[in-house]
Amino acid sequence: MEKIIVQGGARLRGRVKVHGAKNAVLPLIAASILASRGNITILDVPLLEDVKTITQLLQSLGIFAELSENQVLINAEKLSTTEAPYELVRKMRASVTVMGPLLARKKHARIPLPGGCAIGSRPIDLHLKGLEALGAKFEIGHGYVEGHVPDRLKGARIYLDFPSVGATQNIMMAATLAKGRTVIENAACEPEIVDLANFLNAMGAKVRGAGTDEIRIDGVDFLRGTEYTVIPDRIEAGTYMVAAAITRGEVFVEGAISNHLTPLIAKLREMGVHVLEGENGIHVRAEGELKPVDVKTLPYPGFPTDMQPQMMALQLIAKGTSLMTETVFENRFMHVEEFKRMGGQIKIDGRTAIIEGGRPLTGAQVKATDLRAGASLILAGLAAEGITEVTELHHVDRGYVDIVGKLQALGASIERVNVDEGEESSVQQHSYA
Ligand SMILES: CC(=O)N[C@H]1[C@@H](OP(=O)(O)OP(=O)(O)OC[C@H]2O[C@@H](n3ccc(=O)[nH]c3=O)[C@H](O)[C@@H]2O)O[C@H](CO)[C@@H](O)[C@@H]1O
Ligand SMILES: C=C(OP(=O)(O)O)C(=O)O
Repeated sequence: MEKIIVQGGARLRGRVKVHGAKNAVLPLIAASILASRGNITILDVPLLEDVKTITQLLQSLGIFAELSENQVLINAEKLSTTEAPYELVRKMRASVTVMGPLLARKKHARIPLPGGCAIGSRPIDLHLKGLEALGAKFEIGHGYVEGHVPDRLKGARIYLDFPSVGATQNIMMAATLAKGRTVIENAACEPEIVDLANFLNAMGAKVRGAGTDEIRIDGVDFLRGTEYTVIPDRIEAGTYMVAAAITRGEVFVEGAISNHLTPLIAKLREMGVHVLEGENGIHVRAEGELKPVDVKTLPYPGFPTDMQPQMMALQLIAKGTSLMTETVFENRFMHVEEFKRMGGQIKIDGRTAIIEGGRPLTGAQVKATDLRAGASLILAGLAAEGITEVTELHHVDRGYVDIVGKLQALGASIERVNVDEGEESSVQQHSYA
């Protein structure tokens, strides 16, 4: 078993570069299924577990997909099947976004029901409702959802009861090859939606309005290969911004796009953190006491739910009472119990956590319950007295490339060890010395 060991106390200094966004590259790889002609090259791809999984998923469909360094090369001219394997879909919920492209391209798809995860049941009813509006028919049974298209998908006006990111992506992708115009109302507005629309248009699609709550897609007959660079990961960037603030350090987050992070920047400033937005990144500096702050997660452009656990770690060190309200997922407070093991004073009232911040955090053995919870425990460990050990690292590896190396480079006393192989941690030896 591997664990991350953190000795708290170091003030982070230096610069860290963020890479391509997990939540942008996954739909881009799924969308590649739509290209019946030519090669697709996607650049600045993060070598994350989820990226490896979705690449394997395309390979299992008979598509040529090769992940090397920070790029993926895909040729989807041939597909041998339209059924996704259970063992891959089980590992990654985002697999459901191959549904729309398969229905549009091959009029059939059979996908294992993605199931929920730590943060909620995560149903796909909005995906299916939207795809049905385009003419797909679904049957659910034996743990699978099977869709087929009797004729050709036809454009429709679709209203999403909730601005679901995944449902918006699945419907948008399917609509690119439908006959006529599709309008998605109450669409998700995330930067990852805009990135997907730009990618689809580079393949010859006609998508307009991405980034607003109304997206119009005029269907075309085929899509072709292209070369495309993914947008930087705003959640990875935000995680390192909080790392700088929680250690009272000074860090330049290279590649971060500040207008993708407006609510986080506003909240950090409200706490007294200095944030400088530059052309090539964001400079974060914190010193002295931080002020408590109330945060509510919302669909974009609101405060991102994927930054909720990391922000809660920062609220824990701000003297006074802070509130964190999670409105997007129904069960995204699993990290609270782990924070309590570190001395965090937190009470949960429905969808709101009441954080009594400012008491010293103490290092403890804690476990990641989802990928952002794992990151937040590492952040708390950076500010805690003593040693924190974080396990269940497969969660962290889904969303962060070399988080230990990047934090070490900023001066953190942190290591990743494999206890099964009896690896020793110099962090612990150093701290006990
Ligand atoms: C791979 C990826 O991009 N993941 C992101 C994506 O997840 P994902 O696309 O799964 O998130 P959604 O925006 O769809 O989910 C938001 C809420 O809508 C609900 N819902 C969703 C679909 C549906 O058919 N029915 C339904 O009820 C979900 O249960 C959840 O409560 O957006 C989330 C919200 O920004 C982020 O936290 C995830 O990091
Ligand atoms: C919830 C997240 O991702 P996923 O939807 O892949 O679980 C996340 O990136 O925080």
